[in-house]
Amino acid sequence: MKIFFDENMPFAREFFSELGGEQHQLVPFKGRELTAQQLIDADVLLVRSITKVNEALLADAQQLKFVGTATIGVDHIDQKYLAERNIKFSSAPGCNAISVAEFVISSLVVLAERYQLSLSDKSVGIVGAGNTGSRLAEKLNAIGIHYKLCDPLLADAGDNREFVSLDEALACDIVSLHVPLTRSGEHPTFHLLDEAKLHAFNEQQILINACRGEVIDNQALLALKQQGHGLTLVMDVWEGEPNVLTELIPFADLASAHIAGYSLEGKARGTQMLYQAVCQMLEIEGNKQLADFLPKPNIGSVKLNPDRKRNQEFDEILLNQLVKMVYDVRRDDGIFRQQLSRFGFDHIRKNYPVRREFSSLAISGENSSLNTLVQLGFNRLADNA
Ligand SMILES: NC(=O)C1=CN([C@@H]2O[C@H](COP(=O)(O)OP(=O)(O)OC[C@H]3O[C@@H](n4cnc5c(N)ncnc54)[C@H](O)[C@@H]3O)[C@@H](O)[C@H]2O)C=CC1
Ligand SMILES: O=C(O)C(=O)[C@H](O)COP(=O)(O)O
Repeated sequence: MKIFFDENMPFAREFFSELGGEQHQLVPFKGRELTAQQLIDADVLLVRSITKVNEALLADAQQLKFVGTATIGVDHIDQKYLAERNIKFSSAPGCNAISVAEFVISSLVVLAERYQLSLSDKSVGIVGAGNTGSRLAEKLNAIGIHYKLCDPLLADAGDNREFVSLDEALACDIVSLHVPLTRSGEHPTFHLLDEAKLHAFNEQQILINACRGEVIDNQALLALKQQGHGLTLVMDVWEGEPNVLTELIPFADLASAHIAGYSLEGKARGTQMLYQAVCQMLEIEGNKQLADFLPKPNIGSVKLNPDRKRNQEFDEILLNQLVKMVYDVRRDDGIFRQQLSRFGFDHIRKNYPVRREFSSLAISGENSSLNTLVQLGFNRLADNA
């Protein structure tokens, strides 16, 4: 088989070079440069979000049996066309949900420190309560931050969690967007935050977009900020990537190059999920595990000292220290501001430094915050380790 894979897909060679005892030809490609001509003899195509998979790309790929995207979002795939051609399709739902949730937690920790906010008295409106929204809700719950969920589709489908209207979610102190990009249906998300919705934000609110740039009307957001509105912005995704509205960047408190989902674990899980899907298509057993390939983190474990006061409230300073030890979002903000004009959006993403998830750090010690930190996602160091 000839397997084409995006060069920005970690562990693709480890997972795909040998399947069911057979060697396969692996062809890496650059996500934005793939042509229909290259795919003439492709059997399997594995993409990331920057490759538009449609009739124009696949018309000549007559032996193509499988298309996979190692991403959560599927707005770059013409699934109807794939179904018409009887080409199997698989995405990687949930692969980087923890990574996105940890991006949001790191952003909140950094903003709390920068503006001397106490997170425990803030409310978070989570718009979109699927994989990423739910992981974020779990983490907020762990550290005692109140949240409200807005997801009319899940509410209609009978999900028994409590849901609020979009306006109620948008009225929370912090608003975090976790919807797919959709342009049709009953609840389209293209420009969900349009000029009117943006004007309804007050000066103290924080708005986080780590889903798709087009969910916010970026021109309207720029106009609002140019009028001097104090809304605090965390922008990981931008309308029209890779060509972002650069005038908006100085108005963002934290700005990054669509990397919220780029933990090593998150990206690698995407590859692993496609490996499982290809094995299923070939009716062979997929027994390679991610744990076989993931490297050890730089810092493996930390021992917490006993806290001075017993039964105190959850320690926000300790949270700040541990979260930033594993992932400090200011690193990505710095890279974005320094490198965007020199190297471009895609270069930053392609050369993303290794980032690990909270679970890569094992913690121990007689500290009253230990259980909360474990619920947040840190690993508990086994007693005999
Ligand atoms: N910045 C990044 O690196 C990443 C961005 N994403 C983006 O985040 C999106 C969400 O990811 P997941 O949570 O994993 O997807 P998901 O499909 O598990 O959940 C999305 C949820 O949004 C809900 N939804 C759809 N339209 C809505 C609307 N108008 N209002 C409120 N809720 C609505 C859906 O019912 C669904 O429950 C992805 O589609 C992708 O575009 C995902 C991963 C990484
Ligand atoms: O999974 C998604 O959806 C995302 O937004 C990914 O983080 C996109 O990463 P790339 O496929 O653009 O590398």
